[in-house]
Parts: sequence; C-alpha cells; structure tokens
Amino acid sequence: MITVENLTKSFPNGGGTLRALDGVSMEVPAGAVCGVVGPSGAGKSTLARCVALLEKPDSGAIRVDGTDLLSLDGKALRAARRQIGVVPQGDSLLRQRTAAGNVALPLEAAGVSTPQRRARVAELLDLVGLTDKSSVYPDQLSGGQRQRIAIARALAAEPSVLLADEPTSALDPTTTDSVLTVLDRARSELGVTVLVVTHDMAVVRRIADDVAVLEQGRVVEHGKVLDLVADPASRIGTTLLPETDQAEPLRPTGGDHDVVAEVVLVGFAAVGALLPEASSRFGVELAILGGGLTRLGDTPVAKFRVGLSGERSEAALKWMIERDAHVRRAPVCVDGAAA
Ligand SMILES: Nc1ncnc2c1ncn2[C@@H]1O[C@H](COP(=O)(O)OP(=O)(O)OP(=O)(O)O)[C@@H](O)[C@H]1O
Repeated sequence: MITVENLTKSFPNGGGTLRALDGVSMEVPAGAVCGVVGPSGAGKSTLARCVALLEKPDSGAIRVDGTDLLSLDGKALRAARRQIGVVPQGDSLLRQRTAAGNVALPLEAAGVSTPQRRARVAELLDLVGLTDKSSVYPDQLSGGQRQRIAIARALAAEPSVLLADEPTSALDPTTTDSVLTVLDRARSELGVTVLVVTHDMAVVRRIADDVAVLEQGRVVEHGKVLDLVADPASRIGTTLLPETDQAEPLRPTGGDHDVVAEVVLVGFAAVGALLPEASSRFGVELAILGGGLTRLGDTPVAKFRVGLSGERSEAALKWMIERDAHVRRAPVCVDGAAA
C-alpha cells in the first residue's frame, strides 16, 4: 500500500519557484493498480519520482506498507529502495547487455548467487512473455518488448511496489496491450501495488482499479474507477464512459417518452439484464436514445440515455435505482419544463 500525505515539491524557476506538487494526498491499496493522469506539467512524474525516492519532497509524508520513507537513511533506506521497482520513462535498457543481462542487473547489485539469479531471470522472462528473447540485445527488440524487459528488471528484486512512468508512450495499440498485460500480471500474480503515470486513458481503462487526476500539482479527483464512473459529477468518470451523444441537453421528457434519463450500469448482471427486466416487469416501453457499452478492466459498464413510455415509467426507474443503476434525471421546474 502506498500512502502519500500533503506532499509538496518546488523547483527553482527563473527568479522564483515553481510548485510542482502542492499538497498531494492519495492512497493506493495493496495489490491495486492506480493510474495517475493529468495534463502535461501537472506534476505526475514528480510525484512518481518522489515515491521512488529519486526526488526529495520539500514536505509531507510517503509511506509504503506502513514505512515512512522520508524518515529513513543508510541501510534502512537502501532496503526501502529495494521495495520499490521503477520502470523509467523512455528507453532505459543497457544496450550492451542482452535482455536477460538487463533483467539480472538488480540481482547482481544485490549479490544474488548465479544459480538463483538464473532461475529468477528465467521466471521473469516467462512472466513478461519474452523467454525466447533472452539472448537478444535491446536494439533487436521492438519498443514494446524493450518496455516488457524494463518491467521484468524492475520486478527482479521482488519489490512490493512498481512505479511506471508513461510505460506505453509512443507505442501502437497492440503493443500497448502487451505491455499492459504484463503490468496487470505483476499485480495479479505477484501481488505488487502498481502506480502508473500516463497520458493514455487506455491504460486507465484496461488496468487501473483506482485513478488520481493531477492538475497544477494538486489532486482534483481520486478514487476507484468503478465508483467514479457512477458519479455524474466526476470528469474522469464521464471521460471513461461512452458518450450518450449529443449536443442535446438531457430533458425530463422528450419526443414520445414520458421519462428521459441517463443510466449507468456496472457489472455483467446490470448491463445484461436490468433494462429489459425493468421494461417487462413494469410494462413500459424502453427506448435506447444514445450511449453504449464499454469495458473497464474485466467489468462491463454501460451508459445509456433511455426514454421510458407508459404509466409505470417512474416506478420502473425507481426499481432500477434500487438495483444499483446510477440514474441521472434532468432537473424539472415547477411547470414541468427542463430547468
Ligand atoms: N528537475 C526539475 N527542475 C525544474 N523544474 C522541474 C523539474 N522537474 C519538473 N519540473 C517542473 O515541474 C512541473 C511538473 O513537472 P512533471 O514532469 O512532474 O509534470 P508531468 O505531469 O509529469 O508532465 P508530463 O506529462 O509532460 O511529463 C513542470 O512545470 C516541470 O517543468
């Protein structure tokens, strides 16, 4: 588990200072993947570098599995550093070493014996699906393969936390997928807590349990992805959901419909069954006016704009809400028109 409390970090900037982190607090539960997103210059890399102990914050606290990293020095600090695997931004492999040689580096530094080292490198190459590239040099690997080797190297010393800074930048979607599969495997098979800095919402969509949005050195949204998509006020939630369309504002009624609403459904049962069940149970006609389906990690999620027609439309909507559908209605003025 990673806990960051009220972290600040400034850099000299011209004559003055630039606050790269301005009171950042967030938490990543053990074994979760958290995506850190936000515009360029928001402080994402600075946050990751502080957690990786590559940058010293001005104030605040960083705890990994309960240990306060900023209070450590000497041997304890070196031990804490081993708990944190880092996949740096860009190409970071040593070109004169093979794929296996790169993965072995942290094990050599830790003085691990040759037989143990070989066994561990073989396991890691299996984990990232590159056993057949063990003797190949970085120049002969594709960008995605190099990134997977960098992930294997970061995992070599069995860290409890993995930090990856833009691990998929400049990769095509298929290659991105192979890198994300490996990060997901690190969490599911090794139980590693993963913090991924990214511009790419596909990363959040595919592997993030949690997300933190940084803007100008502050956390403006933070939480579980599946909670944020259910919250109409969440900008990141809205970005991750299908668009229900339309320049058209949401109105309480519209066209032939007695009720118009936007409905967010999370999970197999809700996505597959809730709308047809509501329609048949309450004898209402239910028209899909916009929206669609997506998948967040392994969870199907839908957002639809629906029109309900029939006397029991309100009852059908209430029944859906009771079954955890997240429903947004247009505000209604006293005369019944949209506000
Ligand atoms: N070593 C440094 N010296 C001076 N300024 C820095 C340093 N590192 C970062 N900054 C500044 O701090 C701010 C935050 O930078 P940071 O790299 O953390 O943002 P980011 O969100 O990761 O951006 P990007 O997505 O473009 O990588 C930026 O204005 C950047 O120029």
